[in-house]
Amino acid sequence: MSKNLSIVNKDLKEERDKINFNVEEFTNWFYGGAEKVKEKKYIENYFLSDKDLNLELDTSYLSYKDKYEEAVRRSIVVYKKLYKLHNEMGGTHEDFVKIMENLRFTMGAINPEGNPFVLHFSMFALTIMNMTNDEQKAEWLPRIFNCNILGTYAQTELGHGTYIQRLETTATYDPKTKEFTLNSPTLTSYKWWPGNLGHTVDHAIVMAQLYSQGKCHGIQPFIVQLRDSETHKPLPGIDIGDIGNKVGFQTVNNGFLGFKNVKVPYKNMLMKNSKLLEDGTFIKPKNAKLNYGTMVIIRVHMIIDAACRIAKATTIALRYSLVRRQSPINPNEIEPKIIEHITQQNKIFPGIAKAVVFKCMADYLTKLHLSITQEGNTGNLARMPELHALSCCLKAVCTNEDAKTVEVCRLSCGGHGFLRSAGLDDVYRNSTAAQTYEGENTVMLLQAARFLIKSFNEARNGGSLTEGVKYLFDFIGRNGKREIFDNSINGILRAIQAAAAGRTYIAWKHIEDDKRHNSIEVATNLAGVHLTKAAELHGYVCLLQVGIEEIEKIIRNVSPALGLVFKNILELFAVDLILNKIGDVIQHVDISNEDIEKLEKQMETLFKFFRTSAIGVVDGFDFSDPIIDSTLGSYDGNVYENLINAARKSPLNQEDVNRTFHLYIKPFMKSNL
Ligand SMILES: CCCCCCCCCCCCCCCCCCCC(=O)SCCNC(=O)CCNC(=O)[C@H](O)C(C)(C)COP(=O)(O)OP(=O)(O)OC[C@H]1O[C@@H](n2cnc3c(N)ncnc32)[C@H](O)[C@@H]1OP(=O)(O)O
Ligand SMILES: Cc1cc2nc3c(=O)[nH]c(=O)nc-3n(C[C@H](O)[C@H](O)[C@H](O)COP(=O)(O)OP(=O)(O)OC[C@H]3O[C@@H](n4cnc5c(N)ncnc54)[C@H](O)[C@@H]3O)c2cc1C
Repeated sequence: MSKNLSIVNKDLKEERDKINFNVEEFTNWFYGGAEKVKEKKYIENYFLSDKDLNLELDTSYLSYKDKYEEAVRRSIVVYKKLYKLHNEMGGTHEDFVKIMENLRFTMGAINPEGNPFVLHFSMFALTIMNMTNDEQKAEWLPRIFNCNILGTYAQTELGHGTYIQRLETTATYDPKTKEFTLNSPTLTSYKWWPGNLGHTVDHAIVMAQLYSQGKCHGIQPFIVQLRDSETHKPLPGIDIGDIGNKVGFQTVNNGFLGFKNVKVPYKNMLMKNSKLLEDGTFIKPKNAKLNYGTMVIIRVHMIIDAACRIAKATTIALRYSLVRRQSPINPNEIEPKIIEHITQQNKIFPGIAKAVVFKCMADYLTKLHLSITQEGNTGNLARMPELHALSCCLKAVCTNEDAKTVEVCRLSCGGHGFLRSAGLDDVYRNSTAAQTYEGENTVMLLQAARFLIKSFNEARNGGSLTEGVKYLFDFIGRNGKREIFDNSINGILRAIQAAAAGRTYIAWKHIEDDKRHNSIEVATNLAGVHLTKAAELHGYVCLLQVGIEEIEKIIRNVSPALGLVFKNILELFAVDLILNKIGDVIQHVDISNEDIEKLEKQMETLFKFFRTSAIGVVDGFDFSDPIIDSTLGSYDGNVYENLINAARKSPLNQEDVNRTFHLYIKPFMKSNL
């Protein structure tokens, strides 16, 4: 790919010349301030400029095994540098987190098919940080931070990923030896999926059913050593390996794991929440779901990941659409940039708006998570269900939108979008993986719906509601009357709220009706489709509500020119949303055909305004060329040169005649059949 930034494609240059706001100001907002942007650029360059990484090698052409080995090699180059940089920066925990957060995105360019150590630096470390008592922290954290041990989070089994209460791995405590014995009693109890487990790590947090004093006390986390520290051979009783080729994540080294009478010392059960006394007495935690805490943290983190994948995909799609010319709109005119086709704008512009609104949501949710965690640390767990419902809901809505948007971006690049060098396939594979991991999205929506139905019952009984679901009161207050539509941002919000509340009511009524003949559980299952729709609509309510609040604040703090761009983005998001959800809206809102036509016209006007800002916004996402890693989306826009250069690197093009010609093709052609 061309790296010469000075020779920018003239069509792209022309677009940039027309930008009427300060792109840097947008970048500063996106990354949380000028200082953070500086830091990001420094860290990115610090790692990506390292020749030892050998980023020239296109790993997509390697075999499965070679890809894994190269990913391990590159990761070690990175982690060695990480510790060097960490020392240079001062060596505090905050410095470490700062580097890790920036590395998350840089790592995508280094190991495009996934990081074979990601679980060590995320779920493994976070679980030990958050679920251990003080002695355990002192014992394990230094070893984890120094990478003397490497770990993963082993929860999912062959038979169960969603319904974790039914995990089958057992940990049976013997007070005489002060040990647990871990067993995988069935094939379906084998751990299956944990990232980095196959051949990379030597430790794991293992979620297992705790048996003590003859009773089962539910799933609890244990730190278990899996491989010998010197030889890396599996320890006695451990059956471990890689689960094989997947749709994506090829270098994450997802693994399987079985236990046969594996002994684990007493001190290795994580004891911050549940406790087991040495005599085997079990002490329940304040809330049994505290052991699910790491999943909640990661779901919160996944919102910014979704925003960034959309930002990357739309950057590629838009830059390409500004240099690709095809199909005259007026027969006698020159072929326009394909972005001039309004359908192309419809494919890309709403995606850009989603990246911005998801970023607002990620910031909001991160703050909420922090404040609810702080409350939790003082023993107040009252808001845990709210955080759980919200993080499940948004994890599902944002990753579903993410996968859809990335695919639309690929389609918007026509044939070239199907090339690996376009850079959209790994983004898509990561998006679609995120729809499943950390809680399958339908299941996540159903969790959020439980909260909605509870809140609906609370509202009907005149109880109190958390801020985010107060709109249910408005629905109940209307007493069956429809919300009257008004075409303003807040009018759109009220319409989506009415649709969400209306769908919640339909689901609630469905359950109430079915309850007469069925158990509540069966009735809830039968209402499942309505419940997921209600939760999805609730997710959009949250996104729009937070989008409005955050963007109003942003507009007060940025230059008027950038403020107008944010206003445009918010309206784009809102109008696109209501038009896409019009079926749900019509059911519960008094909205006329004229109103809908007005919204459609409004969308066209919004496109017109956004047409000049769009390139500034995607440039403002500030993905450098090595991070964007796309023939279609590089900053210089020299798409055709990039494409031919990438094609020439195909292993098949390294010789004029492939040996299969002499081996098979020629004899076949000469055989006269
Ligand atoms: C060194 C430090 C550096 C820091 C840097 C940080 C960087 C972060 C990087 C992030 C990068 C991310 C990359 C990571 C890659 C990850 C790879 C993927 C990993 C995985 O997939 S791990 C496995 C994930 N598995 C799941 O998500 C399983 C899904 N299932 C569930 O969560 C539960 O089973 C489910 C569905 C919630 C049901 O649980 P169950 O116990 O059966 O519950 P019930 O149905 O009986 O009851 C529901 C009831 O419980 C409440 N509830 C449930 N969960 C919670 C919770 N977490 N908190 C609070 N309350 C909860 C729920 O509200 C219901 O309440 P009711 O009142 O309605 O009864
Ligand atoms: C790329 C990737 C990485 C992963 N990394 C890890 C890891 O590091 N550690 C780890 O422990 N796990 C990991 N997992 C496992 C992951 O968390 C689970 O696959 C996920 O939680 C879904 O569970 P499942 O596979 O059991 O799906 P299932 O629950 O079997 O889902 C199958 C279908 O059943 C439906 N379904 C299931 N239950 C319900 C319900 N209650 N109501 C309605 N429908 C339902 C689902 O909606 C879905 O359509 C990873 C998975 C992937 C794909």
